[in-house]
Amino acid sequence: MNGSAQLLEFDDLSVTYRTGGGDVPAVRGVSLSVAAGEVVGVAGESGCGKSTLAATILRLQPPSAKVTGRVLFEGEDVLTMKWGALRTLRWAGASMVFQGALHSLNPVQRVGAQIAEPIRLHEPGLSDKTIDGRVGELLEQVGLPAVRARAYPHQLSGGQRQRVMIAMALACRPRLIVADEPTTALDVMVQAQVLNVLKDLVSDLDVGLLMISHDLSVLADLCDRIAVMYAGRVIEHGPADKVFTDPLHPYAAALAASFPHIGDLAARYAPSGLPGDPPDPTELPSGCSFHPRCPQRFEDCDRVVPELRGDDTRAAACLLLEAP
Ligand SMILES: Nc1ncnc2c1ncn2[C@@H]1O[C@H](COP(=O)(O)OP(=O)(O)OP(=O)(O)O)[C@@H](O)[C@H]1O
Repeated sequence: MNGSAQLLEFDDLSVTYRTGGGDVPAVRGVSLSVAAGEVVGVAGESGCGKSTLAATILRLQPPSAKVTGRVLFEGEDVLTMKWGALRTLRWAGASMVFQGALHSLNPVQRVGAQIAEPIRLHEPGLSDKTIDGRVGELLEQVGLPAVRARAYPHQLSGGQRQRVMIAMALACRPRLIVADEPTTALDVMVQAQVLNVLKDLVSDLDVGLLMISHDLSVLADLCDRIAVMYAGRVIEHGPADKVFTDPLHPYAAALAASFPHIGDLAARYAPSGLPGDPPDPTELPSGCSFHPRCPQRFEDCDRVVPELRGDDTRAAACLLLEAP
C-alpha cells in the first residue's frame, strides 16, 4: 500500500524482541498506510503484534526490539530521524491514546494542567491565559465542560478520563492520532460514547486515525479501511465494511463472527467463537501460521507460507484464494 501522499506508511516493517528466552518475532513484514484524514483500523487477537506496530510510529519500542523496514511519517523515516525531529513528531505530528487512562494520568495533578503540559512544551511562547483557553476548548471538543480542567483524575468517571486522554492527544493539533484499544477498559455504553467522540473529531478536524482493537465490529463502525493481523503479519486488508461483512481470509471471518455487529442481537448473544489460541511467536507453526486453527485448511497449508495477494484496495494471504 505505498502511495505518495501518505501521512503514515509502514514499509515492510519487522520487529523482533530479543529476550533471554530467545527472539520473539512480534511484527513480520507489515506494509500499511494511512492517508491524511483517513481512519484505518488494525484488528487481531492479543499478542498478534498490534501494540508493537503502533509503538514504532513514535519510536517508543524498547531497546530490546530489533526493527527492520521503514516507518515513514510524511515521507520521513521515524526509525532514523534525529532527536529534534522526533520530539516535534511526538504530540505535534502524531500522538497516542492508550487504553486505561487511570494509569496514564498523573493522580495528583489537575487534568487541565496535564493537557496543558504538551502545549507548553511545544509552544513555549504562549501565555497562561491562551493555554487555559486552549485547554477549555479541547475539553469541550471531547464533550466535557471546560470547568472540568480543575478536576483531578479520581474525580472523573472512566469514560471522562478517556476523553481527557483524547483531549491531551489533540493538544498540539497532530495530523495523526494512534488509538491503542482506547475503549477496552470501559463498559459498552461508555465505549460507544467515547467512540462517537473520536468519530466526530476525525471528521471535524480532518486528522488521520490509526485505531487498534481486537474487536472488529468496533473498527467496522469507525474505519475507512481495516487490516487484520495474525501472528505478526497482515493477513487481510480492505474497505472496513467488506472485511467485516465479507472477509476473504478464514481468520478474518472467524474474528468477524466473534464480534458480531452491535445491532445484530441474535448473533451478539450466540457469537461463534474462535477455537484454540494464537500461536506463541517463538514457535510459529510451519506454512500458514493460522493453519492449526483453520476450519478450511488443506494439505498445502502446513508447508506453504501464503503471500498477501491483491492490490492497494483489497488483499489477503490465504492459499484458498490462490487455488485454481
Ligand atoms: N518488550 C517485550 N519483550 C519481549 N516480548 C514482547 C515485548 N512486548 C511484546 N512482546 C511480545 O510480542 C508479541 C506481540 O505483542 P503486542 O503487545 O504487540 O501484541 P498485541 O496484539 O498488541 O497484544 P495485546 O492486545 O495483548 O496488547 C507478543 O507475543 C508479546 O508477548
